[in-house]
Amino acid sequence: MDEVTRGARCLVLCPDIRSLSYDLDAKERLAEAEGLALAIGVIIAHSAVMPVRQMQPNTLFGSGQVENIATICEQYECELVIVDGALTPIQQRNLEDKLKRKVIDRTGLILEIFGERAATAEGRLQVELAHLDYQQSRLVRSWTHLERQRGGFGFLGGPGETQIEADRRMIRQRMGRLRRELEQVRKTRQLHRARRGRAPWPVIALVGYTNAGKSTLFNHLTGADVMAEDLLFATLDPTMRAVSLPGVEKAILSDTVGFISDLPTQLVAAFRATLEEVTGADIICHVRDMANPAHAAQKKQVMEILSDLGVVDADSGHSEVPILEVWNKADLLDEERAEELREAAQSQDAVLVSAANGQGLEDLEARIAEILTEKASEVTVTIPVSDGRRIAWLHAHGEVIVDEDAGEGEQGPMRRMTVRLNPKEMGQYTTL
Ligand SMILES: Nc1nc2c(ncn2[C@@H]2O[C@H](COP(=O)(O)OP(=O)(O)OP(=O)(O)O)[C@@H](O)[C@H]2O)c(=O)[nH]1
Ligand SMILES: [Mg+2]
Repeated sequence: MDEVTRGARCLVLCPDIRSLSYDLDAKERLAEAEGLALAIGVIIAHSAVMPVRQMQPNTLFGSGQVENIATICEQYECELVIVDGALTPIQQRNLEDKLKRKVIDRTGLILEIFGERAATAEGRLQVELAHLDYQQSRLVRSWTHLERQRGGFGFLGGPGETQIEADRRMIRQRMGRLRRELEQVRKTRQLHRARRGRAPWPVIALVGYTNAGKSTLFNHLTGADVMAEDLLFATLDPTMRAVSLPGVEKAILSDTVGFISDLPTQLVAAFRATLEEVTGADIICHVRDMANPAHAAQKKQVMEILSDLGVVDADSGHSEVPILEVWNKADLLDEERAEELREAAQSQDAVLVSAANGQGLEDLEARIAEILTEKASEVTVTIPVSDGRRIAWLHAHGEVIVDEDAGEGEQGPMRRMTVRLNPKEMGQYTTL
């Protein structure tokens, strides 16, 4: 796919297809699409919702609408048309032909953004792989499209076909190479994670819909300076920093890629690995933009992705990892609504905060600390080597951080062990 030109004037269209059901209403979807467009640095010359009564296989929109779109493009001098939905390769090509402008769909747009943002080696590999996957499907299908045309002209099996075959082969080879490279990067990362896993520091993962305020919160809590912007997908690669909380000397805070509805399938697969960090966390802070009218639908999306990742059970809604909801952007709410939410938060696993002005953050830190310490704490015990039962029990039930020789005691050679146990295990240990 060619690069989208920064600074290009574009028309953003949000098809509202009657036969589909949407979580967000058309206006909200259009606003999100505009956000995505801004995230690749184009100029939005005009935007509109396009009701589609019946999807047209060749152009998605009806012919009258396509003419209408062409007029709008002229009027607002648009060079690019962004369609916030999925276009088949044929629809994309036909629209480009008819409008005489470049047309991209939602997946293409998100891939462009990810391509620009990915900073780590792994992120870049993942994005390129996703891109090729997308491109490959376009090639395969446009091949049938071309062939039909060629059939019409009687050029069956002409040079075009060989060219496309060659392109496909090249893409396949490149994808194979990328997969191998990714595998290598992942192995290295797993190694790092295993090493970190042995460290006693609990991991706090920030997750949430894109633009919810994860990075702003991250910066506030860590004093770091991660890019936090009013841009969708400002953060792509996970970032980690140490923080200290009341009663928790040190924890690792991890900022992650934001979620979005209809994440292209190619990217769901690609980013799975990055998001897997979340599954290893001790606590998940689900950051929510409570000032966004679509916050409930956004939460639904996030929970779906967490259940795809295996963190949350799809049926029961039960989570392996404790989830604390961070109700953000309190400063944007009117006093009455803020009060209402503050009260509601008390009876739920939620805290109302403003990452922007710091309101509620102390509360948040205390709640995180409470959950972490409730979950597991470190104990150091000295045990005679002869007491194999206790030593084995600790290895089987706790996370052993230190296991070292402690010299001679009254009962012979001793071992000193530092182990993380949750309160229940702690209780079991004392009754051994
Ligand atoms: N008014 C207000 N704005 C906030 C608050 N928290 C974040 N923002 C703004 O919301 C926008 C998005 O914030 P980010 O921290 O970049 O959001 P994010 O969740 O990291 O977004 P992605 O990295 O795109 O997933 C920025 O313009 C922030 O300044 C808040 O509590 N109040
Ligand atoms: Mg961010």
